[in-house]
Amino acid sequence: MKTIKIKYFTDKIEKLTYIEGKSDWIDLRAAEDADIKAGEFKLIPLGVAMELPKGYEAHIVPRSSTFKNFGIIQTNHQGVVDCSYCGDNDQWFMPAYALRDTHISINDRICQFRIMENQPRLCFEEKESLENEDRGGIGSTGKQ
Ligand SMILES: O=c1ccn([C@H]2C[C@H](O)[C@@H](COP(=O)(O)OP(=O)(O)OP(=O)(O)O)O2)c(=O)[nH]1
Repeated sequence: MKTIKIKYFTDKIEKLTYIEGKSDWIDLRAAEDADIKAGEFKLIPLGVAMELPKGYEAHIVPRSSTFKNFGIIQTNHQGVVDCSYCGDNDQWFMPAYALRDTHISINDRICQFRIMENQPRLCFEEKESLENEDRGGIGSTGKQ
């Protein structure tokens, strides 16, 4: 079990909870009401800042129902929250683009997150040839 220090920016959203036995992703809630017109972009505050465990980052993605319910897509497709994003004002946001006029109410569950261990440190070794067979290009699997 890992403990995460969390700061809430409003008492109008429910506290984050881990729903036992369903999924290990944790839903995040809009921290303010938002009216977004079709074609508009908005950073929607999620009302929380956290100190992630050392060596971990968080990944934020939309819920499967987010587009159906609110007509928004997450413009970065997957948000990455770095461990260093842990100051008192480092509030989490969802960057959202509306495909229709929409209303999001404070406390609506609009996205979800999980934490992941950081990858090992990488270095790059430049080569003229990788000395492997080509795989055949994107979309070539199963084709003659
Ligand atoms: O969906 C997201 C993505 C990022 N963040 C926060 C946490 C993250 O640590 C910080 C910076 O994100 P990122 O590194 O992806 O953005 P950048 O455009 O490279 O900005 P920076 O120069 O701050 O690194 O913004 C969010 O709240 N939501």
